[in-house]
Amino acid sequence: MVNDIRAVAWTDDGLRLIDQTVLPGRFEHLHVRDTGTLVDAIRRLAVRGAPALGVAGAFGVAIAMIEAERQGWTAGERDAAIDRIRSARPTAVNLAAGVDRVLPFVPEGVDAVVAEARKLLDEDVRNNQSIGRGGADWILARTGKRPLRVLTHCNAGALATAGWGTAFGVIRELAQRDAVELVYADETRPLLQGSRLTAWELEQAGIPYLVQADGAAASTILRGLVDVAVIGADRIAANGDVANKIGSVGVALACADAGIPFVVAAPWSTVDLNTPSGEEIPIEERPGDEVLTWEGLTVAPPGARGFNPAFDVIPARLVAALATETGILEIAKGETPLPS
Ligand SMILES: CSC[C@H]1O[C@H](OP(=O)(O)O)[C@H](O)[C@@H]1O
Repeated sequence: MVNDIRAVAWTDDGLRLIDQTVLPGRFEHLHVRDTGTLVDAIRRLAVRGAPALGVAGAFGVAIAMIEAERQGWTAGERDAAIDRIRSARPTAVNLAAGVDRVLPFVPEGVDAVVAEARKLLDEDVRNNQSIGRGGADWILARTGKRPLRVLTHCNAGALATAGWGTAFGVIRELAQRDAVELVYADETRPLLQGSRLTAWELEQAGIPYLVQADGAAASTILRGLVDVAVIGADRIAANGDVANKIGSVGVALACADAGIPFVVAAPWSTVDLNTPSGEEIPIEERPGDEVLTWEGLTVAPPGARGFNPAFDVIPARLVAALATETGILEIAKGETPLPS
C-alpha cells in the first residue's frame, strides 16, 4: 500500500501510536502500556481522527486488562479505566463504538480482545479503500472534469484512521487515476491538522497541494478555484447531519453557493443511528488556550478568553454525497443513513 502509514498498531510491546502532536517536524512513536497514558494521548490528540480513535479504544481495552493484572485491580477498577478511555473525547462516535466492539471478548482474555481489535483495524483499512474507490467514481461522474482541484479540511488521512484515509482516501484514489490537479488543504486552526498532518501526507503521497488559511476557503471556492470539497466526519446522525472539524460548515455553505459538490467520506462505523439529528451530537469544547497560543507563544493580549468548539455540524441539506464502504448516499437529495 502506498505510504503505509499506521497511526495505531499492536506490537509485542503493547499499543504503538504515531505521536501526531510532533508531526511534521518529528516522526515519533508513543508506546502505550497503561490506560492513563492512552487517555492523555487521546485528549491531547497524539492519536486522533474518528476511525483511529475507535481502533485505539479497542486496543485500549486490552491495555486495561493487562494493567489490571499488573496492578491487582478489581474488575470494577479495570472497567472504570475502560470507561475513562471510552469517554476521553465525546464527539467521534467511533471511540465508544471501538471499545464496545471488544467488550464481549473480555471474559475470553487479552488475546481474544486483541484479535477482535485487529479485525476492526483490518476492516477499517479495507473500508477506507472502498470509500476511496466509490467516492472517486461518484465525483468523476458528477463533475465530468479531470484533473480536479480538490479542497479538504482538517486531516482525514491515514493518520486519522487505521490506514489509507477516508476523505484523503478519496484523494489518493483520484490521484492514482491521474485525476488530481491540486489539493487545497485548509490549515485547520487551532491545532493545524491540515497544515501539519494533511500536508505531511500529501508530501508523502507526492500529490500537489497548497495550504491555505481556513478563512480563505470560502473565497477560494466562490472564486471558482475548486471543483469539489471532500472531508471526513466524526459522527453522522440518522438524518444525515454531519459533525466534523470546526470550519467544515463554512466550506459546505460556500460549496452550496458555488454549486460544487460537498462530499463527506466516512465508514458506517461513524454513522450513529441512535443520534436523530445534528442537534443531539455532543460537540467537544476544548481549552480556550488552544486558540490563544501556539507552542507556548501567546498571540492574544493578557486576559483574552478563547472560544474553542472542536467541531461543527453540517446540515444534511448541504451534503451532496456521503461516500461509505458500501456505496454513496446522496444526502441532499433526501437519502439518509436510516434503513429505507
Ligand atoms: C477520518 S475522521 C477525521 C476527522 O477527525 C478530526 O477530528 P480530530 O482531529 O479533532 O480528531 C476531524 O474532524 C477530521 O475530519
